[in-house]
Amino acid sequence: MRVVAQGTFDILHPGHLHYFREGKAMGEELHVIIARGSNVTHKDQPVLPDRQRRDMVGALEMVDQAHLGHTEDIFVPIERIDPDIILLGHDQHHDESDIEAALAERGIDCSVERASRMEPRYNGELFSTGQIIDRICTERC
Ligand SMILES: Cc1cc2nc3c(=O)[nH]c(=O)nc-3n(C[C@H](O)[C@H](O)[C@H](O)COP(=O)(O)O)c2cc1C
Ligand SMILES: Nc1ncnc2c1ncn2[C@@H]1O[C@H](COP(=O)(O)OP(=O)(O)OP(=O)(O)O)[C@@H](O)[C@H]1O
Repeated sequence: MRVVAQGTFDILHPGHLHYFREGKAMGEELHVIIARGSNVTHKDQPVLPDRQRRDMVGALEMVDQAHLGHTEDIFVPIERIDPDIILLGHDQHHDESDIEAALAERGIDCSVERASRMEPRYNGELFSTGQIIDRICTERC
């Protein structure tokens, strides 16, 4: 089974590791698609360049391959990877049924599932790139 996870992954944190571990446990191969900075429009643009984010995710032991996302069509990397499961992040804005419909239209046989959320375990632990950046600005700038 080949599983795909996707996201921005600007500054890595334990929530990302939880998402990747869950994806890897669902199959044998975990592929991660790194969103292009130009496509991150629903929140602040990533601080780090696309390739740096790809290289950091690709170095993790549970990730078999990290791929730069396509700039225009998010289904191009999916067609190339040909996964059995697309694992959406717990808070990703994408709708399961919209993705399933787009996959069916393209003849891609793949299920869409939703990952669980990991809660912070101790005081001060942060599971959000945006919140890490905010803390840096508050405490260091
Ligand atoms: C199945 C799937 C494939 C995706 N492929 C790409 C892609 O090729 N290029 C890209 O820039 N974003 C892609 N995305 C979108 C991002 O991964 C992501 O949802 C968004 O841009 C970043 O915000 P988020 O990490 O808060 O979800 C894909 C999303 C999904 C669900
Ligand atoms: N605490 C968490 N538990 C499980 N998955 C998480 C957690 N935090 C983030 N993820 C998942 O990691 C993926 C990538 O997250 P992304 O880098 O886009 O944003 P983020 O880390 O949530 O930060 P921000 O708050 O800035 O959006 C998303 O699919 C998200 O659901």
